[in-house]
Amino acid sequence: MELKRLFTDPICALATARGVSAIATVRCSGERILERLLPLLERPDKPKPRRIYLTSFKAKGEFLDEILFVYFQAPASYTGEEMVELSFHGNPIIIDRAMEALLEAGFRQALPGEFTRRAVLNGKIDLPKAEAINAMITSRSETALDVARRSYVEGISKEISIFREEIIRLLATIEVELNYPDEVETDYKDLGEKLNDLSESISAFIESASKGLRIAQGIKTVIVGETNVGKSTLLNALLRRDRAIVSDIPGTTRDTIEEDLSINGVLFRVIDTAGIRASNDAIEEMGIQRSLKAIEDADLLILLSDPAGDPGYLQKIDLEGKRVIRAANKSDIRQIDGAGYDVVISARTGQGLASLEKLMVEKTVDLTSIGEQIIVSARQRVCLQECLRYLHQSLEAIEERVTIDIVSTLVESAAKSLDELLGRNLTEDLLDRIFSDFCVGK
Ligand SMILES: Nc1nc2c(c(=O)[nH]1)N(C=O)[C@@H](CNc1ccc(C(=O)N[C@@H](CCC(=O)O)C(=O)O)cc1)CN2
Ligand SMILES: Nc1nc2c(ncn2[C@@H]2O[C@H](COP(=O)(O)OP(=O)(O)OP(=O)(O)O)[C@@H](O)[C@H]2O)c(=O)[nH]1
Repeated sequence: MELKRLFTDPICALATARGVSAIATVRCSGERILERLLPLLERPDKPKPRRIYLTSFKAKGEFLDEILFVYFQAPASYTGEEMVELSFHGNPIIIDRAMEALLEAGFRQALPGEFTRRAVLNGKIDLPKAEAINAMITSRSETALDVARRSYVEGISKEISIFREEIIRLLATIEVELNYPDEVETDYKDLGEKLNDLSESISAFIESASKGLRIAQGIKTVIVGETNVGKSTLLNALLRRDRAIVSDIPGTTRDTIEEDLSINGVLFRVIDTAGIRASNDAIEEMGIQRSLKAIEDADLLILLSDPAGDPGYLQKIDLEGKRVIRAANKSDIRQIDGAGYDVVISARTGQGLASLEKLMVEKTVDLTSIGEQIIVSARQRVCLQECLRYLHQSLEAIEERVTIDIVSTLVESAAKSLDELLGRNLTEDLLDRIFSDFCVGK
């Protein structure tokens, strides 16, 4: 395989976070790397695989650090290549010198995700598993980590492969017709039914699996309201720090501000919007347009009002099918009649904030309960949606009695979308796109 030969040169990278730490581990991988490394070490001459050795690491022929050293013999390693791990004392200056010595010994700095990329190319793990590994590392909440861990342990490849096989089976029947047009009469009705069933299964899979993606990205929670009702103050209160500018000048927030907030292990992506009102200011108007867009995309809206104010504009927002929490603010300065509100708060004093957080979790439980299926990357969802689109197109083609060769091409494209998801037919371009998101050293 051409791709494989391109990627066997010696690479190295710091695998632990950069900074002062107890220990810092550098990983190396590639063909015959041991012979490059041994001259840098005091001992041993012939390390046994997967043993930990205490030894010295030399840079420019001089003692640099006392380290632990592990050798993995190919193909029994994470990447499937010969690998070595060197654990130094966690000082970035030591790591810089060590890396310099490794570069002199013929290694190059690994690209982001390059170790995992090699693991995929060497057949150690498949592409969805590589994405699950990255999701495990980057999960920003407990539930997101649960989703990632499930996809890591159970994987989605099996389920996707079953869909793919069904498509291939359909394709086979179509091809019989293509090859023997005179002998076989295509049963369009049967083909249509099968395609329809398959589309429905895939559609249901996308629906339920998309939950995982939403959990990972955070529940989009948009704070909406008139100017000056205290939206930015509420964002700061939820985050427990001063993120957004608060002032008594209406129209202070000009653009949407997004921050992560974890409540009971659930990740919310909280978005503070520009207050909505009629405005003559072009920039404020752009902010208001962004607010409206954020509202459209929201999973949850917190409609914040100051009961002393005029809720006029809020009434213009289309709340059809939206999860909404109506919150009345500024309870510290006036008596608020709770009727018509889900919660009464003071963003300034924090009064009622815990009830609001509880409501946020309750209103979105249906989004955060993890279903049977799992999915970890937007890429995977795009592939599934593409597959579905081709299946729908082939159904239309059948209804319009288009020639069978066109149906065949469409069904084949549906299968190819799943191949892309599974990482069969890997291209360098696809690998570049996926692994550029990874950490260096992973
Ligand atoms: N020090 C260290 N910790 C680590 C890793 C690592 O590479 N080094 N990992 C990685 O990032 C994770 C563990 N995952 C790993 C997965 C496979 C292999 C490995 O050597 N696989 C071989 C042997 C399998 C076996 O003995 O059962 C193989 O697949 O052939 C190593 C680590 C998390 N912690
Ligand atoms: N007393 C009291 N004042 C508050 C409370 N929340 C916000 N305020 C004040 O109300 C004013 C407006 O607050 P902001 O948080 O900037 O309001 P906003 O809704 O983000 O305003 P715009 O950016 O103009 O849309 C500021 O003077 C805040 O200090 C509250 O709970 N109690």
